[in-house]
Amino acid sequence: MSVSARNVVKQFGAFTALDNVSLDAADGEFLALLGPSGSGKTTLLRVLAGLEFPDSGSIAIAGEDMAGTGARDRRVGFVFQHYALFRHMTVADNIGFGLSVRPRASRPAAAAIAARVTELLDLVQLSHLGDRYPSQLSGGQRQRVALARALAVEPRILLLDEPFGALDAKVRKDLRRWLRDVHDRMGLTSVFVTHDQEEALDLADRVVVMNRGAIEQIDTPENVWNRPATAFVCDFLGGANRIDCTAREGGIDIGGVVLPNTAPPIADGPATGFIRPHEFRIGSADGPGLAVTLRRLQRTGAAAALETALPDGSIVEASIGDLPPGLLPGAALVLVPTTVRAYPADQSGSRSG
Ligand SMILES: Nc1ncnc2c1ncn2[C@@H]1O[C@H](COP(=O)(O)OP(=O)(O)OP(=O)(O)O)[C@@H](O)[C@H]1O
Repeated sequence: MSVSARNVVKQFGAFTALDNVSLDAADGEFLALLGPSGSGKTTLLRVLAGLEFPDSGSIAIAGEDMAGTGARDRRVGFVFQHYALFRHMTVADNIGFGLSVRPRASRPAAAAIAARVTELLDLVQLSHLGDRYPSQLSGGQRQRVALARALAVEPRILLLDEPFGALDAKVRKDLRRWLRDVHDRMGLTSVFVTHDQEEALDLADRVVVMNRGAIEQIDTPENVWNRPATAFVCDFLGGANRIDCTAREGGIDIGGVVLPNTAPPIADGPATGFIRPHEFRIGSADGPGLAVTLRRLQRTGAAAALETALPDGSIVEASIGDLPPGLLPGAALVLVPTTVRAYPADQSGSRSG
């Protein structure tokens, strides 16, 4: 089922949490809402679910306007960061809960509920744990139960709010692959909130980058990464260094190195360049580039991680594959950028969150 938001505005008192937000998730699509804390991701998810109503604008599911339809009747499954499982119920009873509390007319027979629970336990790979209580499960297992419970009522849309936020990195990674697999196999339409860019880029068909209640870009993971539409997106993704530079005759001059701009073209003048750590090489001592002082060096990964400082003290992080041996903190280096995305200096905002 498709889901869409059209010009949605949501205010809490004088504060605008959603500022004219529009998006479409196509039937079967997996969207990730990505943005810093407070950017409006959860509010948008709650508006889609019918847990909040917009002040203006509209929500449609499968093309049908949802203005008069509350959360119960939207047939959306919701999974939160903190698994809201019932502690006094077994895993199986938790999963069957949504079906067993349906009005008598639409409630399946006990045997049908049990069969559905068995099917879902199997789907979330917890068949052997149906009789346990939530306190006897690991965090990852609990989130799988929460997902099974959300799926029990056969939702048309699955909404997930940082469902793996409280889990450690390895479990998180396994679970997100597994979630994507469940999404594909069941033909769901899913909207997933995260502030973790790696998670969003890894999981989603398209990523919705949010900032201060508005959408900065909706695009494929490849495009938000390689073709960020705004300075904010560029800054938020990829841990880029922000470096003052100058736009001149179609090129970008950074410390005497002139490169083509890989962001949309800008007018000549002062600019802010974004350069990711791996987009540097080491230049010759008296050649063009950024003259920096090495502050810290870590050689444990595939590439060496360098923390360096410009003469004004601002930090530049670089990741260099073939770093010469024998470098020590305090050494003078020249970093030569190999790629730059530059935006007009006055539009480059600051990193929030
Ligand atoms: N019920 C509410 N009353 C007042 N302000 C609210 C309410 N709910 C959210 N807000 C405010 O709206 C803004 C957006 O909140 P929201 O939870 O949507 O952000 P988020 O992007 O999901 O952040 P996080 O990643 O921290 O969960 C925040 O500034 C928050 O304080």
